[in-house]
Amino acid sequence: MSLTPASAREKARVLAEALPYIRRFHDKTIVIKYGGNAMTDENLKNGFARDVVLLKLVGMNPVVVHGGGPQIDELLRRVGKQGQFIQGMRVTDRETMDMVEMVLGGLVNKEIVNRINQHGGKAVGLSGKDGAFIRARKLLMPSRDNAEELIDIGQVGEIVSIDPSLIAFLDQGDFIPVIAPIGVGADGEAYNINADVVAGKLAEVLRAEKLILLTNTPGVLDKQGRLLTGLTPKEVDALVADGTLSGGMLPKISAALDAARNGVKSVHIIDGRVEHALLLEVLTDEGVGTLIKAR
Ligand SMILES: Nc1ncnc2c1ncn2[C@@H]1O[C@H](COP(=O)(O)OP(=O)(O)O)[C@@H](O)[C@H]1O
Ligand SMILES: CC(=O)N[C@@H](CCC(=O)OP(=O)(O)O)C(=O)O
Repeated sequence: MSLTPASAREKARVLAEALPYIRRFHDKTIVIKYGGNAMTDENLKNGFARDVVLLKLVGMNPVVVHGGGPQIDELLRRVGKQGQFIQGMRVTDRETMDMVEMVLGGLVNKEIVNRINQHGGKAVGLSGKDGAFIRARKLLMPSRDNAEELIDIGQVGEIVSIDPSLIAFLDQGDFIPVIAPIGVGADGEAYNINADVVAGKLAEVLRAEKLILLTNTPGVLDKQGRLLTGLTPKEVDALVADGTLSGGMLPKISAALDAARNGVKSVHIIDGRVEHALLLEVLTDEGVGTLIKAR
């Protein structure tokens, strides 16, 4: 296929525009949360894998944390169970936990690993049980109506600690870590952790330059459905209080805010259904999605 002079110039311009970003982010850690809702068609999944490989090849350290909520729901449906969420967290009984581990640690994790490898990367899949690098304990969730009341939602975990050494070790060997959001308790029991929470905490612990949360909306939307391009903690509080933010956006926004407050330099919620959303965010002047500010 031959390029017209104008489209050749446009391609060259885009490549040249990437140079300052490649320099700025060289050797920097970029944590990418790949939401289950952004894993839609083959084209997008391959595009994501290619983008991650490209970031690695130009000298950055991408670390992928994936979700898989819709994929877990699908398996639950097949066995006649119905997924239930409270404040964006899955109610996880023992049987559901087994399925969460099968889907996240098995199917979804290995599919992403395989795709990255097919595109020339060296991906390694992990869950928090590997090297016991994500330690967790049972989450008791404060009720939204009465903060004194704690809700038991089963095997859902909160993070106690993350050991960054395993990830650092993989980075140094030019591997791309791909992490399933499962934590391990003091007695070796598995905990289901929201993937946004794992990505946020990991970005903090790794002192990441960027945290990018890829989801299935253009970013955070206001009540009229318009994109909010930047949000301060105060603005987030107001959006939670008036009900503009709900469901899966609640753990996402709180993980994003925590990361921004705890030193992650830029935190973005972007649309993973847009082809090459990741490259647009990291390597171009294009503003995409919602930037979450520390103050
Ligand atoms: N104000 C809002 N702006 C955008 N999305 C919102 C908002 N409030 C709730 N949501 C919901 O949050 C969802 C994203 O969270 P989630 O389903 O957990 O996605 P992911 O699998 O990518 O983590 C959106 O699809 C949307 O339904
Ligand atoms: C406790 C909890 O809710 N865990 C999530 C983990 C997967 C996840 O976060 O997937 P997405 O990013 O695709 O939503 C769940 O069971 O669905």
